[in-house]
Amino acid sequence: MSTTPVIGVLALQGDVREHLIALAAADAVARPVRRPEELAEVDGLIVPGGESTTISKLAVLFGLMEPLRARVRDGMPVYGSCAGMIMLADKILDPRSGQETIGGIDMIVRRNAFGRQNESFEAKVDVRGIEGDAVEGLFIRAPWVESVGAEAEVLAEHGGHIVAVRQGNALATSFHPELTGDHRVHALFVDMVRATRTPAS
Ligand SMILES: NC(=O)CC[C@H](N)C(=O)O
Repeated sequence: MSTTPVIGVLALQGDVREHLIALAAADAVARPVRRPEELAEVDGLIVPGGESTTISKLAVLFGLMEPLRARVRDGMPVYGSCAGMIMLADKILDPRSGQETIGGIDMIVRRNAFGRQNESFEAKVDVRGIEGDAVEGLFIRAPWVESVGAEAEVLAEHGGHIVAVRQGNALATSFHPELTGDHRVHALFVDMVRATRTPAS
């Protein structure tokens, strides 16, 4: 049995390539996922940053929204950064009309929450479960989490706002660890995939 998990990156829009590189650096086999057949073949999935309204529309158009929801419901490990965090929220506070999410984490997110004057910034973020130095968090028109349900665990806060959450096999961060060269969040996710993966036949 191979011990290297195969992890997909939802490749509809956003910074797909950076996540593929970070996953490879964290010892996973990484592949882009654009079709339901490709989704069926991965052990875990990353939903990248980008524009959540576009990712939502394209997921519906490509026939991926329902298969994504089904796999997340079945416990496939999934990690969303920034727009990906929005895609994993059960509820968006301020959705654009018609904007849908995959869901999976009982949380309410606010899009573009850190505000115009602070559209993009870096901050050190202590993430529960990641040893050593704080993670260098790169926030780009980032959401924050307004509130979480009882099942969701808050992993990090910045400026009094929740910026990283885990619920079961679903992980989400407001920031982009794929853009900083620090692969510890990806390593954490790869460990989650390793822990839940059923051996390939
Ligand atoms: N960097 C990002 O992913 C930005 C997210 C974007 N503001 C959205 O609403 O989807």
